Amino acid sequence: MLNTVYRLVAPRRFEVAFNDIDLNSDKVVVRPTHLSICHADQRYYQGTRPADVMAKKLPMALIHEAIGDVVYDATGEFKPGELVVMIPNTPVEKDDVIAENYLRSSKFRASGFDGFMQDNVALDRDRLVRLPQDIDRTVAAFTEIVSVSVHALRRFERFTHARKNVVGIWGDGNLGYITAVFFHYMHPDTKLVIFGTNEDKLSSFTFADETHLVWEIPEDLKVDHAIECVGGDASQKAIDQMIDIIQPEGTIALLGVSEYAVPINTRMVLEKGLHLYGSSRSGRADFEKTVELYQEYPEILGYLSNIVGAQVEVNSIADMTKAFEMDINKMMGKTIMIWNK
Ligand SMILES: NC(=O)C1=CN([C@@H]2O[C@H](COP(=O)(O)OP(=O)(O)OC[C@H]3O[C@@H](n4cnc5c(N)ncnc54)[C@H](OP(=O)(O)O)[C@@H]3O)[C@@H](O)[C@H]2O)C=CC1
Ligand SMILES: O=C(CO)[C@H](O)[C@H](O)COP(=O)(O)O
Ligand SMILES: [Zn+2]
Repeated sequence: MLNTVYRLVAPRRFEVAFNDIDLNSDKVVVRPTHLSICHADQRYYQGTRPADVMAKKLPMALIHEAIGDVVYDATGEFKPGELVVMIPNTPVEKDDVIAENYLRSSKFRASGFDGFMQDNVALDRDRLVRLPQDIDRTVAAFTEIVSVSVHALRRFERFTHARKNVVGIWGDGNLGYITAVFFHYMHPDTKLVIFGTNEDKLSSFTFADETHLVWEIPEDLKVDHAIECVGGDASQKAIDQMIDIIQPEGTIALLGVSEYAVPINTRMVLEKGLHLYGSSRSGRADFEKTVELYQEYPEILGYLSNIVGAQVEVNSIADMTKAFEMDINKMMGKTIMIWNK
């Protein structure tokens, strides 16, 4: 089947390309309906990654946060019209120790191979998880970043000691908000403190026990564990502050993406015996757990709807550009492309 792919060929320039989808293969064909823009997409769209990386990655369809309707499955396992979330991580091998999203051989959509900005996407069947037909699609569109938070919190369970009286999350943006919502449900008895830089954004964390502007933190406030959801140039200050505030033997989860190495106060990491661990992307099990939590706590979808930002009807390349440009200038929230392609 002839298929249209919308690839970024240079910063701020999308072009149409075509590929062929083999309907006799074992893959499932999905028509994307709702796509959500991530910081990672913007780094390519704006060309802010190093020139050699840009040259290696482009041309490439962007977007790794998307849902869609099944169009065709030769085996009949998936029925046309079923709503699914598409998993961008695509492993080529299995490992008993290393999770699929950490295997160096795994591919990741919109980071080395075509993302979901296509008329149709052909995926291996284990790269789909069914969603309830009545789910709010503008929220379900960013289930991938939600699965990243769920993945990080599952690692939090594995790597932290028993004392979880106070946990701090740094970052009052999308990832911080999503991680905080799920933390609140997964650890209702832990005091949850949010650290950010914007009063309005912090005010949306209504379920947190405390929120603080990072320049107004009470002297005596300590946390047992910390989760960093900042990234970029700002992450150094955030990590520094976490190391200062955390109790000895605490864990620090690093989720923010920084293009360049971030200096860390290793002397204090040693003195306090801290455990730092990275958490990136997610795998099938995290998506399944996310959909399970959506159904166990439906009110979570209500909280997540607070970060639905602009919804852009996309019927042309000009609309795609408009969505990305609006996303750059957004105050907060996730920009959703309603994909009418
Ligand atoms: N690990 C993974 O798999 C994933 C990682 N990410 C990464 O996570 C990072 C955050 O993503 P996202 O939430 O979408 O981005 P946002 O910009 O929405 O959130 C970052 C927030 O951190 C705030 N901030 C800045 N400095 C500090 C500070 N010192 N302490 C606390 N908060 C601070 C920013 O405020 P202000 O805007 O005022 O600067 C902003 O509100 C990005 O680097 C992104 O690439 C995203 C998805 C998945
Ligand atoms: O956003 C993310 C996952 O949701 C990751 O940060 C993103 O995939 C990193 O990719 P790249 O190395 O291409 O920046
Ligand atoms: Zn992302």
